[in-house]
Amino acid sequence: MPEQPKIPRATAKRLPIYYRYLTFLNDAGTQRISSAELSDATKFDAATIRRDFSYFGALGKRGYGYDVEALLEFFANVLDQNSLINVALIGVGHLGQALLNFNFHQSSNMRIAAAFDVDSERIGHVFSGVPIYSMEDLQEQIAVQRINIAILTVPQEVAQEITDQLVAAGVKGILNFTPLRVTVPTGVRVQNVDLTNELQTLVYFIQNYGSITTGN
Ligand SMILES: NC(=O)c1ccc[n+]([C@@H]2O[C@H](COP(=O)([O-])OP(=O)(O)OC[C@H]3O[C@@H](n4cnc5c(N)ncnc54)[C@H](O)[C@@H]3O)[C@@H](O)[C@H]2O)c1
Repeated sequence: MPEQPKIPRATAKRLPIYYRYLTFLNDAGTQRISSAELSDATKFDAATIRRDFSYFGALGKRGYGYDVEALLEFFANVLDQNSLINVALIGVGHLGQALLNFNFHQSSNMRIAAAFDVDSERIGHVFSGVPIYSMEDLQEQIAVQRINIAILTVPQEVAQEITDQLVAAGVKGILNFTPLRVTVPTGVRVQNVDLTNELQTLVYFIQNYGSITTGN
């Protein structure tokens, strides 16, 4: 990983969106873009975009805009897009299977390399190209496959126990789909995903502001 400046969390969340759009522009042969055009496409306001980019130094030139290829290469390095990142998934139930089906690899440099469950009916099978291991193999597989990140799709009751096992195995980031707010030691990051929350936020904005975009 290249040396990276410290950036606000909100900026970090926008980086993959910039990256995806720049890839699209580059594939279409576009050579340069202004922050206003980027703003049109991403729905983040131009000032936000300029501020985000400024965290990484002066990437654009006044009156010229941004060089798409240079910007793309820059973000690819920042996001470490040039290396494949192996992710583990714990809990191959309804949600877990949907995520395995989704196959992140087609649209990014991440892939679910190993899935884990306690259900003997599932262990030993390959689902959407991903092998399902027993929880007893967790420690070993995470080490062998150099996995740093895990997706948690187990029942809430076992979420903390599994989190502790993941941390003990060396996992540094957890994408937590369970409703439990799990506790982790410093140095481990948890990102919670709650579709009900997202939907409620959307309903709130629609009810209070009509169709105005929230800008994320
Ligand atoms: N964040 C969201 O928006 C959202 C949406 C749907 C579900 N969820 C949550 O995701 C989780 C999974 O939901 P689901 O509908 O897929 O449930 P599910 O019951 O279909 O699947 C759970 C899976 O976890 C496995 N499991 C149980 N105990 C385990 C353990 N100790 N170690 C490893 N695997 C274990 C089960 O065998 C099963 O395959 C739940 O916590 C649910 O609340 C969140």
